[in-house]
Amino acid sequence: MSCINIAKKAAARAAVDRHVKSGNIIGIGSGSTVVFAVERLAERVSKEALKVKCVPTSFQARQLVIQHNLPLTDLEIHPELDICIDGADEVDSQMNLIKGGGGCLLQEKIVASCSKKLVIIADYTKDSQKLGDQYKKGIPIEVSPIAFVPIQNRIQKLYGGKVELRMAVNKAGPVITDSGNFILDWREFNQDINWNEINTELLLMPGIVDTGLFIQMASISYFGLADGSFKSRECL
Ligand SMILES: O=C(CO)[C@H](O)[C@H](O)COP(=O)(O)O
Repeated sequence: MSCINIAKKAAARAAVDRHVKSGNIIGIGSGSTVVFAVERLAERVSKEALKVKCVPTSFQARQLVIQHNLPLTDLEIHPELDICIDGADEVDSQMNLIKGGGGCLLQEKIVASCSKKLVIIADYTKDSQKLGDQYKKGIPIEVSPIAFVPIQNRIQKLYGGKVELRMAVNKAGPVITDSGNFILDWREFNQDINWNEINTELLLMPGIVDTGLFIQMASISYFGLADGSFKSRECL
């Protein structure tokens, strides 16, 4: 296993072992690190006869839950969750996050906002001082397809940087999210941005459905290290 995967697995196992209890309704995030969390959850459910129900945050998460024979539910049946376990593209010293590298930011943010606790699992490369220090692919912004050009122009004019439409691999055209929207990736922005203010301003622009900025939402982050150990950071 690569160092990165060893780290992802360590973070995922720590989160599942420390935070999941029988009876929990659990939000299942998206991405490659979450795969290790679902594997560990399935292991605990089978060994300890834990009773849990899972709310997926994406098509990928739903498939993972089904493949591991974990009980599936949704926000209609369980609008309040005990915990959500999810990955991140970057976590800053204040526990603000960039998410949406996998394009699932909207459903991830909805499920996280319904959870008493958002537990982040990530490898050591995601740990940063300031948002934008580590993750060079930019801030993902989910937009209504008809609005992508006006939004691109507006963000570049107001805040600078480059805003690009995320294109699909192996398909001629843009990435379409699980909710039928497009993703813009905003890069090369000024690093001294007040992310809370910018996020609020972006969310007021008609056409922006949500942003990959998760400001003060996470309760604790686990960062897996290359030797299989982990460190954690809690929200103060
Ligand atoms: O936000 C996400 C998907 O929208 C993922 O959680 C994020 O991209 C991290 O992914 P990975 O665990 O593969 O590094």
